[in-house]
Amino acid sequence: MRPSLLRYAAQALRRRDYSSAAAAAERKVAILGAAGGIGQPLALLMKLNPLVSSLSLYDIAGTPGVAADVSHINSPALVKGFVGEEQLGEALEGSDVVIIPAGVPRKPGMTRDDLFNINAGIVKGLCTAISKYCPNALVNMISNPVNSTVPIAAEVFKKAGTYDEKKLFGVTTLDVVRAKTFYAGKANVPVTEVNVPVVGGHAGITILPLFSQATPASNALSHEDIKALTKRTQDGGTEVVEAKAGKGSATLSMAYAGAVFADACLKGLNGVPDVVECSFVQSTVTELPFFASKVRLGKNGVEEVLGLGQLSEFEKEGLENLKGELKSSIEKGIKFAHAN
Ligand SMILES: NC(=O)c1ccc[n+]([C@@H]2O[C@H](COP(=O)([O-])OP(=O)(O)OC[C@H]3O[C@@H](n4cnc5c(N)ncnc54)[C@H](O)[C@@H]3O)[C@@H](O)[C@H]2O)c1
Ligand SMILES: O=C(O)C[C@H](O)C(=O)O
Repeated sequence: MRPSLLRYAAQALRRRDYSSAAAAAERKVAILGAAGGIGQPLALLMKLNPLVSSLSLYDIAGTPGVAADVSHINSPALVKGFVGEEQLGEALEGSDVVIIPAGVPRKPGMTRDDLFNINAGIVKGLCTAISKYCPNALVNMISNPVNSTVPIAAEVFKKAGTYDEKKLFGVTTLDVVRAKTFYAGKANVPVTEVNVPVVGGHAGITILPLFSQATPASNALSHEDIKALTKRTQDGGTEVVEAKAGKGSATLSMAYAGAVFADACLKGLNGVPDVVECSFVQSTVTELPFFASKVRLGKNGVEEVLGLGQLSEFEKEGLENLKGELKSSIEKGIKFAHAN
C-alpha cells in the first residue's frame, strides 16, 4: 500500500491528533477472536493505526493465515498470530489494549441475550487469562450481550484481584456511528460533522440516542422524526442481522467502530487531551452499576465519566423505560460470574 493510501486509511479514523509525542509510545494491542467476521477487518484497521507498534491476533482457529496476510501491509505495527489456548498467554503479555470480539453472533429472530449461554463462558475464560497475563490492559468488550459481558468481566477481574473500573469498557461506539449516520441523513447535515451521544446500554431499548444534544442542531426534525431515528438506532443491529439473513451480524461497521474506540483509548493512554467517547462503564450516572455515557479517556483509562446533560421529555421517558431491562442484564452477568 502506498504511504498516501495508508495515510488516507488512518485518517478515516476520527480525531486525527497523531502528534509526535502521542505517536512515540510503543503500544501493544491484542485482538481476541481475530479470525472472525469483526476480528479480521478490525485487525486490518489496527494494523493501519500509527499508534500501534505491536498487534497480537488471537483466535481458537485461523489466526496464522490472518496474521500472515495482515503482516504484509507496510505499516509499522509488528503482527503476530496466536492460535489455541496454549498460546493465549503469549498473545496477551505486555498488551496495553485488549479488544474482544470473540463469540457467536446473532441470527434472525434472536436477541443479543440469546447469545449469553455461549458467549458468557468465552468471555469469562478470556478475562481470566487477561487478569493473569496483562492485568493493567484496557479491555474493550465487543462480545454480546455487552450489557452482561461487561459485568461478567468485572466480576472475573474482582475475583482475581485485578479489577480497575477505569480499564473496562463495553464498546457501544457502533450505536454512536449509526446515530450519526441516520441523523445526518434525516437532518441533511454533513455526516462528518455530526456528534450524537448514545447512552444506556447496548441492546434494543437500552440503547438511548440523545438526539436533543445532536450537533449540528437541526430544527427541521419533528417529534415523529426523532422517534423514528431513535427506533432505527435501537434496531440498527437487527436491521443488519436480517439483511445478512443468517450469515451473522454487523462486522464491517463494527470493525470501524471498534477501531475508532481503540484509537481513542490509545490516544488517552498517550496523553492526548480531551478524548471523549461514549462507552458502557462502571458508573454512578444513574442508580445502575454500569451505564453507557460520554467518558473522558486518559493515561489510566477512564479519566471522567460525564453526566447525561439536559434530556428532552422523550429521552427522560426512554431513560426510565430502559432501566429495568438493563438492570436485569447486568445482574444476569454478575450471577453467572459468581456461579461459574
Ligand atoms: N458491541 C457491538 O456493538 C457488537 C457489534 C457487532 C457484533 N458484536 C458481537 O461480536 C461478537 C463476534 O461477532 P462476529 O461477527 O465477529 O462473529 P464470528 O463468528 O464471525 O467471529 C467470532 C470469532 O470468535 C472466535 N472465538 C470463539 N471462541 C473463542 C475463544 N474462546 N477465544 C478466542 N476466539 C474465540 C471464533 O473462532 C470466531 O473467529 C458476537 O458476540 C457479536 O454479537 C458486538
Ligand atoms: O445486533 C447484533 O447482534 C450485533 C451488534 O450488537 C450490533 O449492534 O450490530
